[in-house]
Amino acid sequence: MLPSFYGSWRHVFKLDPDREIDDATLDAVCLSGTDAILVGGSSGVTFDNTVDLMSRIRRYEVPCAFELSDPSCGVPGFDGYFIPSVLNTKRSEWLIGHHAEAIRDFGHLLPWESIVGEAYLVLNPDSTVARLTGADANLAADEAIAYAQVADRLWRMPVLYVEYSGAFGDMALLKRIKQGLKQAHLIYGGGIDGPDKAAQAAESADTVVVGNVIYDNLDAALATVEAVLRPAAKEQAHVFRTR
Ligand SMILES: CC(C)=CCC/C(C)=C/CC/C(C)=C/CC/C(C)=C/CC/C(C)=C/CC/C(C)=C/CC/C(C)=C/COP(=O)(O)OP(=O)(O)O
Ligand SMILES: O=P(O)(O)OC[C@@H](O)CO
Ligand SMILES: [Mg+2]
Repeated sequence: MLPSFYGSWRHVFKLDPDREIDDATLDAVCLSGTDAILVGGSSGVTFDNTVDLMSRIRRYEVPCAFELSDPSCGVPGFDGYFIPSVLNTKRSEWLIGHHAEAIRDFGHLLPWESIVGEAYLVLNPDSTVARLTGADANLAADEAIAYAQVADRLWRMPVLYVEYSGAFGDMALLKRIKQGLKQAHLIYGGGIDGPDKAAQAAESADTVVVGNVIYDNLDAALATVEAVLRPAAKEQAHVFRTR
């Protein structure tokens, strides 16, 4: 199998083209040591605001991928593209319908080598993405695990994204989902508001995504990088403090 552009990413910041970010904040995020910037949002993403944000991020060396939520926003120039399909939606257009239409209309133009399908398991019923896609987010643990295994074992999707956008998720469930995967790369996002939650998510997820806290508390957001990438450093600091 070819190496993926995202396989080594442990920590990622997600920036929303629909939200303002000043130059100083963007500078801190892009120079934070994170593995990558993921551009995406579930509403208000346009071709123009995506180009704007991408060209600002491109001043830095950090890898930058785009998570598409609207087929009309196919902006070239990213290192990679994630295409979400919502596993637990009741509306099939968010699982496969929009995708088939987009591929019918311009599949011949797409840079397939840098496009990755992403199975989305939406677990916060109050999130924008749950409302937008009509996701049945109130799942029992065994149902959530079964959805994950359909994506991983049956469909062999390369990426499973456990999405709690806006709320910190059930880490015991995340661990059980991880244990039940055969091959998919596990991404976790939702409600990480500082280093402790980031470290907890990183115990099970291959990649931890930090989003909204960037806009609410930049210092807390920046502290998540170290917590995920260098958890040993935190433990050592604790040992020194307790000596
Ligand atoms: C020429 C060129 C380079 C083109 C590249 C473009 C490309 C790769 C096209 C591929 C064609 C294709 C197959 C397109 C698929 C069509 C598509 C976009 C389908 C819909 C995807 C989908 C299920 C969207 C639903 C929303 C969703 C899952 C969004 C993901 C991001 C997300 C959840 C962000 C969090 O949202 P946020 O707004 O931050 O939430 P909060 O309010 O809670 O914070
Ligand atoms: O914004 P937060 O709650 O950190 O969630 C991150 C990401 O999973 C959103 O798609
Ligand atoms: Mg958001």
